[in-house]
Amino acid sequence: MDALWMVSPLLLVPLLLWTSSTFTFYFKKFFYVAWMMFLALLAIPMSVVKSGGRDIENMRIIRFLVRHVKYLLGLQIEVSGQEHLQLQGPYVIISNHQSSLDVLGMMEILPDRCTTIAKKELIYAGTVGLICWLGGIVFINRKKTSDAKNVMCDAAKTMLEDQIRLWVFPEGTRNQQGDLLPFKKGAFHLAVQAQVPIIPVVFSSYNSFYHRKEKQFNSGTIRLKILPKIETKGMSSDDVSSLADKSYQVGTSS
Ligand SMILES: CCCCCCCCCCCCCC(=O)SCCNC(=O)CCNC(=O)[C@H](O)C(C)(C)COP(=O)(O)OP(=O)(O)OC[C@H]1O[C@@H](n2cnc3c(N)ncnc32)[C@H](O)[C@@H]1OP(=O)(O)O
Ligand SMILES: CCCCCCCC/C=C\CCCCCCCC(=O)OC[C@@H](O)COP(=O)(O)O
Repeated sequence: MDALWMVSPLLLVPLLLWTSSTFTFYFKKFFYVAWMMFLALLAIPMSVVKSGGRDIENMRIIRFLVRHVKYLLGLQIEVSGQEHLQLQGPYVIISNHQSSLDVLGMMEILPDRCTTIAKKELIYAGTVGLICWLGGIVFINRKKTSDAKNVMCDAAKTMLEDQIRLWVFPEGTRNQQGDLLPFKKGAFHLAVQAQVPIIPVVFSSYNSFYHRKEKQFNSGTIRLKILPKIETKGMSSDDVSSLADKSYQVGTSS
């Protein structure tokens, strides 16, 4: 009996841990990374069997495997403006970039034959890096701007040759302040060089459920707003700055 009295408070420890929001914060973050690594591990052989190597069609496998992850983190995703993605042929999607959780919203609406531009360091992220490569993700070296620009110029040609859509985060880095950082120009050069429309997508702020400083990761809703296309037909490199400014205005007012 005495032993039972000793043990029962100990049993409370895991219970307290479960209810502690700090524990939940770290647990969800760890779980997210571990689960994505595991999903990537599943996606690698599936992609190799389906396509034999690096192929944009592998994004379908990634999209399929990632779509349930929101439920495991207690998140809901609400999408508006889905009709704006119903365009034939290639286009450039631009969106704000808050954290690695953006991948969940991205996979919720990712059109067929669409991949993304990412910093080259991501290729070293274990199984996730390998599946990004297999999914045709275009890697750029942000420290060597001229290399990055060349890679993006090549991507403009590939978009047309292979009928590919590209998702670019024009802020070029993550930003959780709920506003938009100044846009870099790569996404707009890309769209103008390929003469394809830009479709802006706005992710709602994660501040309603996620606070890094306060160590809070609660349940919540991510709202994705897909906006009408911005045409680039007939534009040249001289128009890129005004196109970037216009897209920035559209993003901040939505
Ligand atoms: C199951 C497991 C699932 C796994 C999950 C899978 C999903 C993974 C999701 C991963 C998500 C990962 C997400 C991520 O990793 S986000 C990070 C990586 N992505 C980006 O950085 C994209 C956006 N970056 C850019 O656009 C930058 O502009 C680059 C990098 C290109 C240069 O940046 P820079 O810092 O230098 O600044 P600048 O833009 O002011 O440009 C400077 C000058 O160059 C001119 N210029 C620029 N570009 C071009 C061009 N193309 N042709 C001709 N000229 C060009 C430009 O006009 C300007 O000149 P001027 O106008 O002042 O005279
Ligand atoms: C053995 C290596 C272990 C590495 C572990 C890290 C693996 C990450 C695993 C799962 C996360 C899920 C999807 C990853 C996609 C995240 C892409 C991302 O958000 O990259 C940051 C980049 O946009 C901007 O970077 P900076 O804010 O400029 O810096």
